[in-house]
Amino acid sequence: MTATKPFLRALAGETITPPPFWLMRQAGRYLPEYRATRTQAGSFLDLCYNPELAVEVTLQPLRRYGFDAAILFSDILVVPDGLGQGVAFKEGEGPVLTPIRSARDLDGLDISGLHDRMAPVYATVAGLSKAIPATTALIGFSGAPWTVATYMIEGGGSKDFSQAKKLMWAEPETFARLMELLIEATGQYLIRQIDAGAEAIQIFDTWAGALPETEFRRWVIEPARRLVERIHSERPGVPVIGFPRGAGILYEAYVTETKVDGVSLDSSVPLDWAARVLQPKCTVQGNLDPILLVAGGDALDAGIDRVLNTLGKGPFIFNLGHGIIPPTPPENVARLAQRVKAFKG
Ligand SMILES: Cc1c2[nH]c(c1CCC(=O)O)Cc1[nH]c(c(CCC(=O)O)c1C)Cc1[nH]c(c(CCC(=O)O)c1C)Cc1[nH]c(c(C)c1CCC(=O)O)C2
Repeated sequence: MTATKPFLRALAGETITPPPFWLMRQAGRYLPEYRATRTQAGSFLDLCYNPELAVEVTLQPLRRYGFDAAILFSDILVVPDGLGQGVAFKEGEGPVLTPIRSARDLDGLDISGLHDRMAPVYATVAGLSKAIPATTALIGFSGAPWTVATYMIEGGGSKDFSQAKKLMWAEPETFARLMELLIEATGQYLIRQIDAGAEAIQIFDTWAGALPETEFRRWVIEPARRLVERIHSERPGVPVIGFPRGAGILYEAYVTETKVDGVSLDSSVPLDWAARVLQPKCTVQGNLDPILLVAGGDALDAGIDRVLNTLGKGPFIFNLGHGIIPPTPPENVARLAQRVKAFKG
């Protein structure tokens, strides 16, 4: 079937003016209605596993800003939770996990309970596919194996990924076993999201830029290539967007070798280079600095225009270079929405 939703048409390679747009972390704490629903849900994970409330928070930013895509409300760390690693989100601290540091720790993880634990996530996708407007596309997502592995090994966020890298280099067999488990679990999880109604997939490799080239090729590009290949062969027609944040010039190899349909650019990627080198190979998405949405005013307008004018001449989806942060004034997001929709090419 030929895509009719602007977001899906852009991912199929069409140039659309004005471009479709959505924003990473479009649902979240910058919205008062999100904070209210979040309080009602209890913990953040309770919200992720409550289909009715997860559908509601997914829809909240669509009502305000008319985005062309809805992204499933969940988190990349539900996968380790579903594999049996304890995951908690502590207020003001972020995620806390029982670290995986050895082959024995890894023995405690198990894929067999994954889909039962993820059932509410699939129910959220199914609910959303009925609830979103007819021209809005539904994005399912996961973390990429490397990024999810960093949280699993470190036991939470990290500045230098020293534990994850130490395991990768000092215990390569254990690390490879963890990555294989994540590649398989992530593949199954994404296929289930598609079967529940997700029309496109985004794979978030937030910490891709922390790896040297050799390891980037092996643990960022290769797992993404396998996931894209699996989705394309098992569920043909469902496009995949990759987000190898911080990849620098390796963005080019990532695009060529993984065969992603779209690539999400972080804010450091030079726009002219992206237009010349990446855009002929696949649809590009991005890359406004999310802090411009906090700053607002003329700087915000100029930043939006630069992205539109440079990438808007080819297959393009407007987005940020990373997620919206909590101090963002909602009126600045409205200003962005208005400006993107007014773009005439
Ligand atoms: C690394 C990562 C995570 N989660 C995610 C990533 C990859 C993208 C990125 O780099 O931002 C992805 C993610 N997390 C969330 C979404 C929902 C969909 C959307 O984009 O609107 C998505 C796609 C909700 C969330 N995920 C989280 C929140 C805030 C939780 C709350 O309500 O208290 C939301 C709305 C929590 C989270 N989740 C994660 C961390 C480190 C934190 C704590 C930091 C923080 O609080 O912002 C892990």
